[in-house]
Amino acid sequence: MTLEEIRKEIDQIDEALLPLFLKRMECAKAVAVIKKETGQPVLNAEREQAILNRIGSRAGEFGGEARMLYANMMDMSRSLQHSLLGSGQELRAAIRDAGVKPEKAEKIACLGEIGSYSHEALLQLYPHTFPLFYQDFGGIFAAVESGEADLGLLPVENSSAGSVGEVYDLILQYRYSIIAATTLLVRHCMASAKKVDPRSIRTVYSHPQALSQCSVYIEKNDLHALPCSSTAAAAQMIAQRQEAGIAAICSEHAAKQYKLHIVQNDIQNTSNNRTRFIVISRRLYIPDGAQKISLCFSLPHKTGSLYSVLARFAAAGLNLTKIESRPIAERNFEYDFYLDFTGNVHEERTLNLLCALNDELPRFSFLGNYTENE
Ligand SMILES: O=C(O)C(=O)C[C@]1(C(=O)O)C=C[C@@H](O)C=C1
Repeated sequence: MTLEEIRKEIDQIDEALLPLFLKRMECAKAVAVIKKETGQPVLNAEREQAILNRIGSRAGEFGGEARMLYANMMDMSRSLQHSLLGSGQELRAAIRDAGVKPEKAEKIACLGEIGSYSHEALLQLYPHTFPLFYQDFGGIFAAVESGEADLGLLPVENSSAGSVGEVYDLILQYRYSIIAATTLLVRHCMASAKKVDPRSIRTVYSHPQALSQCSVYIEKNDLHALPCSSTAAAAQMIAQRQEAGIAAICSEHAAKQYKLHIVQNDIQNTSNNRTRFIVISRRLYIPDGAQKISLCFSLPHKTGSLYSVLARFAAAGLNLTKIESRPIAERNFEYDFYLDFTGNVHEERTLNLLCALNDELPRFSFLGNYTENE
């Protein structure tokens, strides 16, 4: 057979498959009516397993592929049934009743001290707010929990260092709502107490993350690098000591705050050094024009279970922007998944998908739908 002839045959097969697929979806619709009348859940895992086993064993060398195809079809029929049955009433109500923004956002918890990058991100989002500073991420969540802070701001990811695992663990533990996000361009400078030639600096102090983000400059200039609890703490210490030959690696903002002189600007290894921050709240708020959705869930230890969830996003035309997996401490190699994707929950298809996943997946939480300053 020539290529054209084979393709012609493929077209004929596809034509023949389509009405059968549509007929199968109609059956799924009909089942939904019965499930509604009899109060049965959408998912019938036993029935699905029986179908997959039968198909898999009959498909010979393509057993795996056939199982995948049928598993996909059953995902689609479940999605259809969930939207017909209006699954996830509680989640629908929570989304419907969410406010647009907090009535009170006066005290916001963040990491470090005045002049820290978190402080800078906070000012970017809430210029007229009162920052409450904490020395660790757990303290920020605890402050939001106790009501000491109205909201909390946390770094979640850096373009060169990657995700902040500890923050994701806390997000999964507390499951507070995410109500905003922003990205800060992180530019480090070398700042000293007096205006000096950069070549006179022999020792630099900073947070280990900042030191590693400036490793090329440090090595090239043969500098002695010493760690500090934060970039702002380094700036404060340099201002207090007023010594020659030492400098802080910090933000321009921190240098100004502690009245230091910038001896060298932009010393980070990459010009595109960005950190992403989120804002957490105990209550759910969904601002107008929200374009980012976050959620988390865990998955049974089963072949293809993550694939099957991701296929549902693809079928709904949704674009995933982040996926993170974190081990569940009390279980052996079982994972919680955290997902970000572009979308708005007031879009019917998106809401239907969230409600379907809410019904089907263990430990599912919708975390929020918010705007993101890039
Ligand atoms: O048999 C059912 O209960 C159906 O809803 C149909 C179907 C399928 O597509 O085959 C869909 C969802 C269930 O989890 C099991 C099977």
